Amino acid sequence: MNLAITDVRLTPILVADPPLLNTQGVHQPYTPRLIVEVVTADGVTGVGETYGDAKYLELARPFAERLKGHQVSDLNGLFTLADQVAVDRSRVENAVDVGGLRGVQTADKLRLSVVSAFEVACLDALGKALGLPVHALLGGKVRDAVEYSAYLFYKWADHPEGVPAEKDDWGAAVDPAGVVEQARRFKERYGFTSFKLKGGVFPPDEEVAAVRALAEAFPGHPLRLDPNGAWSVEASVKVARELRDVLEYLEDPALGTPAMAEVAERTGVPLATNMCVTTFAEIKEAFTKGAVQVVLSDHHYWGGLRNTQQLAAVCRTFGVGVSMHSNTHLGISLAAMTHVAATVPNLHHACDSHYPWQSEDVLTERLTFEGGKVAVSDAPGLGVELDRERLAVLHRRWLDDDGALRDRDDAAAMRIADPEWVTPSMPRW
Ligand SMILES: O=C([O-])C(=O)C[C@H](O)[C@@H](O)C(=O)[O-]
Ligand SMILES: [Mg+2]
Repeated sequence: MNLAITDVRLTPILVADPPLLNTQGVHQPYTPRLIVEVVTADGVTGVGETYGDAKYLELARPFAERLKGHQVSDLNGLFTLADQVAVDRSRVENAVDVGGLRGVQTADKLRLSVVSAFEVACLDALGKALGLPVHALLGGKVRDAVEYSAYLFYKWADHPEGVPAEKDDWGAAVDPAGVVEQARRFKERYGFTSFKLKGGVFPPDEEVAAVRALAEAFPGHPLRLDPNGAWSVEASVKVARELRDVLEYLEDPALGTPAMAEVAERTGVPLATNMCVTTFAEIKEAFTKGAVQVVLSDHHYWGGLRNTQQLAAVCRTFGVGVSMHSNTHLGISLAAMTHVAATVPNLHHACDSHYPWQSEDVLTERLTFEGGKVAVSDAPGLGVELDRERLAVLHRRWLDDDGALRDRDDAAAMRIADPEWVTPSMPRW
């Protein structure tokens, strides 16, 4: 068996995204992703996916060049190689990721976000070569299916008039009734039993009313609210107190570890994060101050599936919960998330996934949710197959774009509807 990498293919694509609202603005009609393929000397191909904005491509290209001859089994070596790739300082200085939605931006985090796609692709290739599923390469599954939650968004029915976009069939959701209706459809279509509402869009009172409406419509179901740090400590404390009887957890109500620690201390409501703890370096302060009770790992920016397992072990040591964050992603990443989630014993919360919002994919067969869960594949590798025609179509869209959509910019998308819109300063309320 020859596991040496002989070829690497990088395919940037643009995938359709509905007009989902968040505190920065609204999703653009198409969002960038990067599809990574590694091919071994024996002709086995492994696939991975990650964020596709220019700064990730800039790193992925020189990194891919260093991979020729690298063994797909040498996963640790990927990190050593990544350290040799220079990061353009202007990409990380004083920067926050996606206007702050994904926490700090550092050179290491940028590298990890790129390496993660290659780690997944190497695991996929290795699994196919050995006839083993990825979860087996990670030590074996402890569950046969992974539970996901419905990821509810305030949304418009359509992207602004005149903007080229794909139509979606979800309709608008801009008030409590719309949110409840969206949740019903999520439940009907996918069987989800827990619900997360992306907040930070309307004043906190309106979002409290939406969560209350969800609690009435779905009594006893776990509920979460995530304003992406848009609230002051006082606003966060007020919301936490008002919703304490129905929330499973409140996600990133306020920005930064000290503010989160104060909200946690004053309310006792569990706080989750994918913003104040997004790197290993941030763990110590946040855990010792009691700022977070659940860390939402995103295997892309934590540096892959094995780093996610390490994060889970650290969380277990400190009695902190762990679950998974998600951003616009396709089936390759959902498969990767499902494999690693299947191996984490201390995963006690349904994971986030944007996948239901993505009507397009690069797989021959979409992954499905049954009863809110994705079955853990026992097929070799990730258990997914790339649809080359679809990949080519979505790549063509990326090639044809004039650059306006190659970097995600939710504020720019909002300005099309509201020319006065500027990225709100935080805390917004
Ligand atoms: O849980 C989260 O904070 C996210 O998923 C961040 C994302 O960027 C989300 O807000 C989005 O895509 O609008
Ligand atoms: Mg979040």
